[in-house]
Amino acid sequence: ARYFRQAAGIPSFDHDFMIVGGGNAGGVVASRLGEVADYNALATEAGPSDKDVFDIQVLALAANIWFGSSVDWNFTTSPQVNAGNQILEYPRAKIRGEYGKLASPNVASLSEQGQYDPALHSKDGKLGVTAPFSDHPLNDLLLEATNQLSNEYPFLQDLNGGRPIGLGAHCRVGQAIIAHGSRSSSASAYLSHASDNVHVLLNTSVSRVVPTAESGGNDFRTIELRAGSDNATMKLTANKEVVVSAGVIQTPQRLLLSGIGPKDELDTLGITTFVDNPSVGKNFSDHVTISIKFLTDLPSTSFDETEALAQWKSNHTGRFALSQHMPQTGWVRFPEDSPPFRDGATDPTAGLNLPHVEVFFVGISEGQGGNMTLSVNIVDLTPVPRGSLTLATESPFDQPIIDPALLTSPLDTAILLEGFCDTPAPPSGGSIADEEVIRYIQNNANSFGHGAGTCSTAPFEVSWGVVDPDFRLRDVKGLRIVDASVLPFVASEHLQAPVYALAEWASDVIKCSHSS
Ligand SMILES: Cc1cc2nc3c(=O)[nH]c(=O)nc-3n(C[C@H](O)[C@H](O)[C@H](O)COP(=O)(O)OP(=O)(O)OC[C@H]3O[C@@H](n4cnc5c(N)ncnc54)[C@H](O)[C@@H]3O)c2cc1C
Repeated sequence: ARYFRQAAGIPSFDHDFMIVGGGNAGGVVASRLGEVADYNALATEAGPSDKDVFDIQVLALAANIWFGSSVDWNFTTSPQVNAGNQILEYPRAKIRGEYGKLASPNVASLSEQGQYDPALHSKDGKLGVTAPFSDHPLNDLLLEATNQLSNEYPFLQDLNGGRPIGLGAHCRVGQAIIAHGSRSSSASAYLSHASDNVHVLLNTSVSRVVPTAESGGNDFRTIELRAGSDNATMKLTANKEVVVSAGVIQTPQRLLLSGIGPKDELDTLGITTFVDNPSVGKNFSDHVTISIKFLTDLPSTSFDETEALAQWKSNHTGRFALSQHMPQTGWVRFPEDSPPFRDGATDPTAGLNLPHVEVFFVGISEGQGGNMTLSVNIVDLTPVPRGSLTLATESPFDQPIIDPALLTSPLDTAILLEGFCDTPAPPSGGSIADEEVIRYIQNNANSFGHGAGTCSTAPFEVSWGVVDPDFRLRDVKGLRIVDASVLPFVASEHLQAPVYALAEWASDVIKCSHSS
């Protein structure tokens, strides 16, 4: 691909496709469309190149580029009324590529001997997937937990074997999107290898999509962006289509700013409605989590970070080639008669092979008395609530109102409580009353950063939903959406893999619809 830091540098704007956002999905779509030699594609990304941000390449430095940094949008939620009225940070990447580094189920796998098993998985994909290993005493202890608690936490050899339930308590099953010690992403694995008919315009934010002047009606192949040192407004029209891949927050925000959304909401802000679609910005679904810390009686395993960074710089190996996370995760399915379902609540999982909660070993740090502290996230993987995304103002520069509606269903609290009670590392000092745990959940619940659904796909034959199964925006011509916002609900896993899959699928659909 060819990169431009200013619109003025682009030789011509005669592009067949214009992609808004160069993140997880946008990077895939732009590079896949570029595989057709006859096409030109322009991807516009509000953030910088990942190559300009050292910390994004080093997995262990990931915390430096999250909320509060210049490559995060630094959004916050509206007060979460059922979660202690907290106003929560809602990190979103603002950079070519994306944040995530953990490969969720369905990405890759290794056999019991730590060898790649070709019978189960392909090895020809673009992304690098690695089983990061660190020789750590917790690895063996967690493996021992799968013996002692074999009902709740059977040993899970293969995260991608079709039934992700159990504890992968060894490096064999912890999979991360890492290639040769560096983060692998849609930027490094897709865009960087795209041919020169793909142009990537960095540091440039698209304000909205607008009707294409010469066509009239609901033809939305034109994007409006701010470019140049005076931030002047510029309009560019794609010959074939615009694909919006600005993510779960900005995609619905850009549609609403463009007059595509619920008319009553747009009227309130004085925005002219082009397409009255009540589903835009609704149906927001995200994993809800609580974080707990355990002080262990194991000595701290902290290491010399300066040395580790020097090693990474020299050959991309060592502790800085791993994320701060432990390589294990636990995926737990509760029995049918467990407390959350005793009063008749319907099981929210999509099938019997799916877990209700994830037990995510976030990391280890030095705690009291030089001993190791283990941080664990309990994640509700099938949240019932549906939140919303609405405009606060008509300005493209203001953040919208982000309401993931955490814990607005009692079932979510019950599932987190059950997950807490089932944790393989119970709190020391005796049991804690359920009421106390519930209070903790309600005051400390947080989003897990896996938002989806704000521009949900719906079948062709229904009148609700934002896009049809071919990713086309309803009642509009020339505009598709391809990103996490089109997932009808958040999947029971980390979201990168589903987003890569849908972006690959969408790229084929788009190519097919334009092939003669
Ligand atoms: C902190 C954090 C950690 C995560 N960790 C993991 C993980 O370990 N494993 C995992 O599987 N998933 C993880 N996820 C989830 C995963 O990263 C997201 O679900 C996924 O990246 C969503 O992809 P997307 O294409 O929808 O959006 P994004 O990847 O967010 O891409 C949207 C892009 O559009 C750009 N953009 C937005 N508005 C505009 C505009 N107006 N003009 C131009 N460009 C614009 C943004 O800057 C961004 O680059 C994590 C998410 C977060 C927030």
